[in-house]
Amino acid sequence: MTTAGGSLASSPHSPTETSDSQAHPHSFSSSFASDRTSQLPRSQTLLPTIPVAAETATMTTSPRTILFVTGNANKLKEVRAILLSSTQHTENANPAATPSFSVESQDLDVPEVQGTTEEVAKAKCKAAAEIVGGPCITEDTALAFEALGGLPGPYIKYFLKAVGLEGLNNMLAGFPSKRATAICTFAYSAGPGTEPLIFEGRTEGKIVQARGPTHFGWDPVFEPDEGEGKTYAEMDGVAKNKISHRYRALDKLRKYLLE
Ligand SMILES: O=c1nc[nH]c2c1ncn2[C@H]1C[C@H](O)[C@@H](COP(=O)(O)OP(=O)(O)OP(=O)(O)O)O1
Ligand SMILES: [Mg+2]
Repeated sequence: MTTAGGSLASSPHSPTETSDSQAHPHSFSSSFASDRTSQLPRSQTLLPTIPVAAETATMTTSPRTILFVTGNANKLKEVRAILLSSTQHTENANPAATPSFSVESQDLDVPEVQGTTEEVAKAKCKAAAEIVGGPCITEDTALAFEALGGLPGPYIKYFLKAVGLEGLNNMLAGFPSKRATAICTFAYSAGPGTEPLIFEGRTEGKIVQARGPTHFGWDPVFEPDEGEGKTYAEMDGVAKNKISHRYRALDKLRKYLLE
């Protein structure tokens, strides 16, 4: 399965994608591009480099740069917030001694194959590493309905586009179970030709009628068990990032990169 181009400049008929791009105005400057990204075709949309915990960088070794290949501005925003808060709340009491990251991102139209969430994530990361010619991370988000044996799973983006938030509810109308699992899979490739490593995070919940702002994907219809009755969309960003599938996956990736 192939994405229909960069999500940040996607069709106005897609509320999900349109609101994603609203979260990230089209004001990206090529000055944000690294040496590596500036060598890539000009048609590729560049997202700004986001320094994480830059204030600690001067006291330690220079920050490690992670290239995050994604077309989704909301993912990038959450990754930045989670990494920043993990740095602030690290078990290490001395912030100056805390290793820091800088996250750089690039929107590439990477082929997304069919398969399990893990197969899809690995293939996407492999392809991205070939294109960028170096290390990178990618992220895949799946929403697995218990009643449907795990579907839509990694195909949630296409289901959401096709049937909308109400349609996701209607798909479960004939089933007693509304249970769903949000799954985030980060894949890290050390470079072209290397097998990507997988870091997965899961959050359990159920599918409900849409409640809350419609900024980000299926947030309004997913009520996590740990959300005190709120949907992801009704929770503030800090609360979501404490229990989210993305937080859990990124926590594993962060620990691996700091090893
Ligand atoms: O926390 C989330 N809360 C609500 N919705 C979410 C979340 N995270 C991803 N989503 C949506 C975006 C897309 O409709 C689908 C995942 O598809 P997925 O291919 O992983 O994302 P994408 O194509 O937008 O970005 P990328 O360029 O990183 O592949 O679920
Ligand atoms: Mg995608």
